[in-house]
Amino acid sequence: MATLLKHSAKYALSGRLARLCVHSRHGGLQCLQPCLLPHQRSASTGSKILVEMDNSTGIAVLTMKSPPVNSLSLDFLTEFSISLEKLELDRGCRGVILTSALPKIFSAGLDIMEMCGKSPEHCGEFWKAVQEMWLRLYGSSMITIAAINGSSPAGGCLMALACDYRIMAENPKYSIGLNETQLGIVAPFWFKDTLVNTVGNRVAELSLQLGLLYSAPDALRTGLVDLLVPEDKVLSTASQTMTQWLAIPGENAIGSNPRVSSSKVDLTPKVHMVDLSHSSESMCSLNWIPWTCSNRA
Ligand SMILES: CCCCC/C=C\CCC/C=C/CC(=O)SCCNC(=O)CCNC(=O)[C@H](O)C(C)(C)COP(=O)(O)OP(=O)(O)OC[C@H]1O[C@@H](n2cnc3c(N)ncnc32)[C@H](O)[C@@H]1OP(=O)(O)O
Repeated sequence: MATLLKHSAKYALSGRLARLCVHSRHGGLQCLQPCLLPHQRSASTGSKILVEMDNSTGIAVLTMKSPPVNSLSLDFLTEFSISLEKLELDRGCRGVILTSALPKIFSAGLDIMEMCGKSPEHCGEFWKAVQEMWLRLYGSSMITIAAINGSSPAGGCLMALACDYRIMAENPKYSIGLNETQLGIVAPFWFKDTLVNTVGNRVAELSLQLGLLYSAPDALRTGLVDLLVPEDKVLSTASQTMTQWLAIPGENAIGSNPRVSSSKVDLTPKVHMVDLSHSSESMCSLNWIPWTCSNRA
């Protein structure tokens, strides 16, 4: 199913991202600087995202590095989606670890400045970029692990929830959750569904109604994260966990391709991007058919 999402997202995205690379004033691909590192490693960095790829393991580390709080601005989201798309297209990449370069913060969620005082056109573009980020991450055919090394409210929590597995620093000062209600805004239903898939109906219901932010230990208790480790072990544990996940036979078990074989799956898009640029009412209308999302990894 992740595959279906991946392909529908890919077809929706590729053209748009390609156009952004050519026309956008938001940075885009031209700011990604590839360079070669020893031991089959390569890295590319934009202004907000660093991608380090280990070609010997097929594991990439995608590090968010946008001070002060890795807020999800349009620029950030565009660079994020482009980085992930490049990894998706790289047949050698099988797993992505998402983490932060900033002390104490994974991501503060949507950039508040993008949501006030902007034109309807800008709001539409921004909201599409939020959807694209989610589609690309949740729908990835790669294994995705969030190495949560700081607080992660709202959209930051959504990013973590969109990954296959969540490892958090066991620092009780760090918090994570979909706290939108506390901000007077309603979490879109696809935020909600992503939370329900992870923690179940009742915990999700309480979390959303009260806008709860969980401390790291409480996040583990509720199942919002899968594992707590000492702060300095978050990344190494994520790498070890990734290695375990990658040892599981994939959809290629009887094929030759290390990633999905497109001839064996139904590529009919089950998720549709909607044009939100002219309608504030449809801000939350990502058409998600839940039964298509039940077979991740
Ligand atoms: C286009 C229109 C779409 C409309 C759609 C409407 C509704 C549907 C969408 C609903 C979904 C929403 C999801 C979201 O993600 S909303 C954003 C929610 N985010 C938060 O509530 C986080 C708020 N921030 C914090 O809790 C803390 O800042 C922190 C991340 C825990 C870090 O704390 P601390 O280390 O103490 O740092 P500061 O608080 O001092 O912040 C430093 C610096 O960063 C700025 N900042 C913080 N968060 C954001 C942010 N989300 N966007 C932009 N900027 C942020 C903060 O203002 C400080 O800046 P200054 O140093 O300049 O003061």
